[in-house]
Amino acid sequence: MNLLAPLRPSPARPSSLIRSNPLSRVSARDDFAIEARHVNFSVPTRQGAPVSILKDCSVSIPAGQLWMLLGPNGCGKSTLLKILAGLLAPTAGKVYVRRPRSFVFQNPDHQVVMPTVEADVAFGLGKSNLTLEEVRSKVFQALDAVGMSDYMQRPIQTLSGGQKQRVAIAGALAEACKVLLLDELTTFLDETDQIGVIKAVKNSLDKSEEVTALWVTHRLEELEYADGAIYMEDGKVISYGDPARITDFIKDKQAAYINDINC
Ligand SMILES: Nc1ncnc2c1ncn2[C@@H]1O[C@H](COP(=O)(O)OP(=O)(O)OP(=O)(O)O)[C@@H](O)[C@H]1O
Repeated sequence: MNLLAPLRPSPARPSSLIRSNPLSRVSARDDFAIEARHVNFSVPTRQGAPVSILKDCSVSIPAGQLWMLLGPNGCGKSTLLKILAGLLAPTAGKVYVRRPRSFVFQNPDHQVVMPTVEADVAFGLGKSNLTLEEVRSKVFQALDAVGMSDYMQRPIQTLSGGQKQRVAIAGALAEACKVLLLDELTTFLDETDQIGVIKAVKNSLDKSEEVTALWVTHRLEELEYADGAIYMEDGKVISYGDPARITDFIKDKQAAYINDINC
C-alpha cells in the first residue's frame, strides 16, 4: 500500500482570488486551495546548530474540502498550520494558500473580543465600504452558516466554548475567507460542543463551495467528517489522503504500540 499516495483532486473550480504568498511563491493550480511543497522549518539555537521542526513536508488540499491534520504531540502540526496561515515563514520550500485565509485559535477568548456576537462578527468588516444593512446581512449569513443566527444580540461572555468557536469561524466567513485554518478547536470542548463546531465547519463548506478548511485534531473520531486527512510524525508528513485509510493506519500504529508495551 502506498501510504503517500494523495487523493485525486476534486473537479477544478474557478478561483478569482489566486494570489501568491510574497514569502514563498509557488504556482497555483485552480483545483487546490492549499499546497505545500518540500516545506522545511527550523529554529536557531544558542548552541549553534538549528533545530529542524518541519522536514520536507508536501501536501495538496483540493478546494471546497475539509481536511484534518493529525499526529502525536510535538510532531509539527501547529507549525505547519502557522506556515500555511502566513504567521511563520518556511526556512525552505514553497507554499500556496488561497486568499483571504483565516487562522482560528484553540482558545476562542484570544479571538472573540467584542461585547456581543453581532459586533464580533462585524468587527472585520469595519474597514469595508459597506452600508449598515449590508454589514448586518453579511453577519447574519455568516452566523446562519454556523448555526448561530439566533444569537446575534447575545453577550459574548454568556456563550459556551463551542459557541465562541463558531462565532470566531463566522467572523472569518463574514470576511469572505476562502481558507479556514483551524488549530485544535475541540480540545477543551465537551462532546456536544465538539460536534457542533465540526458541523458548523462542514455546513459553511457546503454553503460555499469556495471555502476550504484544514483542521488540526487529536481526535480520531473526528475523521468521519473529513474529506481527507494528513498524518504527521517527527516533523514529516507520513501519510495523506483517504480518511478511512489514515484511520486504519493510525489504529494499526496504536495497536502495534500497545502490543510493544505488553511484550
Ligand atoms: N519557536 C520554537 N523554538 C523551538 N522549538 C519550537 C518552536 N516552535 C515549535 N517548536 C517545537 O517544534 C515541535 C513542533 O511543535 P508544534 O507546536 O508544531 O507541534 P504540534 O504537533 O502542534 O504539537 P501539539 O499536538 O502538542 O500541539 C515541538 O517539539 C515544539 O517544542
